[in-house]
Amino acid sequence: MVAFDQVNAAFLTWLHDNGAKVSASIALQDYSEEGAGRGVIASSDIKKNEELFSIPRHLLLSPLTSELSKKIDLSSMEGWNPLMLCMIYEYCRGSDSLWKPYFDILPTEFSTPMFWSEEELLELKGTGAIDKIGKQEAEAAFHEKLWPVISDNGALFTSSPGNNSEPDLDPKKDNAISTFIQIFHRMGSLIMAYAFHDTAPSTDKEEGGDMDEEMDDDDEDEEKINVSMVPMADMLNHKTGHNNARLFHEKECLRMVAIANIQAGQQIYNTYGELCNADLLRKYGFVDVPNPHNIAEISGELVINKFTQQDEAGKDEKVEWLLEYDGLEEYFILEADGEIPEELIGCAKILMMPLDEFKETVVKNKKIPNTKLTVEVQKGLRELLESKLATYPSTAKVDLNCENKHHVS
Ligand SMILES: C[S@@+](CC[C@H](N)C(=O)[O-])C[C@H]1O[C@@H](n2cnc3c(N)ncnc32)[C@H](O)[C@@H]1O
Repeated sequence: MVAFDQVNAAFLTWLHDNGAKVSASIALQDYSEEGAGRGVIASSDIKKNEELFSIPRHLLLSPLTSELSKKIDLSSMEGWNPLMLCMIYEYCRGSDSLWKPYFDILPTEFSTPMFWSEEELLELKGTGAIDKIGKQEAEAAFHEKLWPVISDNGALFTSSPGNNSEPDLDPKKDNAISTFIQIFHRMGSLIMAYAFHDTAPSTDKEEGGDMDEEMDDDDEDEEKINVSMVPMADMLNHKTGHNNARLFHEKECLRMVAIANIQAGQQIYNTYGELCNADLLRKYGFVDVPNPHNIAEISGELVINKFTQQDEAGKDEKVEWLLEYDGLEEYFILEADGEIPEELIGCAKILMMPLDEFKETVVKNKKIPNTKLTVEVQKGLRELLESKLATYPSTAKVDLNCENKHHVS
């Protein structure tokens, strides 16, 4: 607890000393008992539109502010790579880095599936999260794009004695690569769960304020948007439907403002976007229950297998046609309202159709059949959903009971 308070105090002093303004009506709070780490609480009543804090742009950690950009040309690097290198560089500098008190408040461990054991990952069977973890792809990118830069510029990524960083960081040492991969995973997890899309300073524009609503590697839009770490703004947790603060990206600073009256003692939440639990888990390592944005993903492959298992005739022809006419998705999405998507009905109808009829009607008319549910299609879709359900190792009811028991104990 002492360490927790000390780190908070050092971080808040650092913010203050570097020109940030933090309202006296908010405080950092320990929500670790709820499994949510740090968060921000209203320490007295806050009115809608009140400013909670403002962070001057020079405190954002990004390739625009890190000294590394002056030492290495990062301009040709893509996606998160420039920010990743800047974070690794600043981290290696320890107390020589402006951002040392900020690194001290950021977590070193994460609960995202990226760090789960094989056995734990079995719990995700059936969900869309399991195919999207991307650990191997991330490590391949590290070896191909980042490690060559780090090892070619070893002196920049070497900790000096007494600078209070992790000891002995030196890319030239034996086995250094495994240490740097760990640092890479830590920085990648921080970017994934903490970074913001910052709009260009000159636009003085309010950006939905969301912590990175679709913060995916391939999302970054040329120069206009910078992926940036925003100290303090990233201390706010998320709870679906309880968002009461919003980040405004202004020319000189980023300002967090209350978008509702907030009573003393209430938690202050930013929104990370309208995310289903699979995405919340994959990016942030937690789920929301209930979550109206939840979805079930039915893979196109499952649909094809289900509807062609009795009669394979024309399977390839139909699949080819469906692909050409956008009738087959990689995943069909079922939302929380339980409506069957029209695309899925159309696809099922075609796959169930006798080959002659398919050629006579669909191919001839170049049209997906109407999406009215017939009894036969309804039955087929029901069986499809049952086979999808069978891919989950447990039901939501069982999971929720486990969770409740866990809270009680
Ligand atoms: C932007 S940070 C928020 C600050 C963070 N709680 C901390 O201690 O540094 C995002 C991380 O906070 C945690 N988090 C946010 N909202 C949460 C919630 N409703 N339940 C559990 N964890 C949450 C998750 O670990 C997530 O990856």
